[in-house]
Amino acid sequence: MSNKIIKIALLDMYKGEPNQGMRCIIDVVNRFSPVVSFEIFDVRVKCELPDIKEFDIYISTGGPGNPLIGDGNWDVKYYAFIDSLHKWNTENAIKKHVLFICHSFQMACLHFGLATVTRRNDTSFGVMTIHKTKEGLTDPLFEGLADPFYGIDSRDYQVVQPKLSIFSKKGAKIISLEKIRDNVQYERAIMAVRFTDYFVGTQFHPEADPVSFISHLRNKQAKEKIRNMKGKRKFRNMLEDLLDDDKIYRTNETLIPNFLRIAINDLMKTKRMLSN
Ligand SMILES: NC(=O)CC[C@H](N)C(=O)O
Repeated sequence: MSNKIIKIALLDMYKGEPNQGMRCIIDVVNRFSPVVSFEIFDVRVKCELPDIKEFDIYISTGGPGNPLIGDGNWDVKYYAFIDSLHKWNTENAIKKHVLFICHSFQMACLHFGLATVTRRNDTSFGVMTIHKTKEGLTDPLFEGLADPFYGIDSRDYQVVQPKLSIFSKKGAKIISLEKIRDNVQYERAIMAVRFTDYFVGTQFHPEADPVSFISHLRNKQAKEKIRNMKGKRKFRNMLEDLLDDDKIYRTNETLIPNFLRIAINDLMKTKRMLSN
């Protein structure tokens, strides 16, 4: 076991399926390697979860399938674990910081009773514009990102119909929304939530980098599916978006690094205070 000061647990929710998420998250986390170490927990296949006392920061990944359904084993343990992290933060000075991505974000919204999760009419996949809400404009998670900013989306489900009274009761905030869609019959889905000062989540993939996206499209079937869905012109525009410095590169360089920097600063400050 490494004795670096800050320990990160990566909660792998990919169910053993091939994905780009893990490599990208590890790549971002490694940028902080002088001060952090990490360990991976396979939640959905091996039902692994960390010892809460051992880790300071938790990144819970995206994953396949319906977020409303688990197997009655890993999902029950996962939710109980989220509850214990939440409880820990109400009782202890040194806080646990959690980032929920995509599948985990949907599960967290459900678990905290903040909104409904429904299946979309079609898959959302590609470079999307993400709009900050008023609360999002000042949220430190998005510092350094424009409004709108860009994110990689890859999902069949959506978080909608926020229960605003529960948001205000819990002090949670919607910090970003989907773009306004051409077809007004669709409501805008929630793209990020600040659950508490220490728990935050995004529907999109802030870890994604252009290489991961292109690797995904090397699979002929995946490429054809997306091209047919979007049409040739939109598909080409999306590939061009990938090359812009201020789109996916910017989000990759900004959002998770913000989350980690905020968490690390907070942890170092409290740990120092308590050791004095
Ligand atoms: N990339 C993801 O984590 C996808 C989340 C979820 N399985 C969905 O399809 O909406």
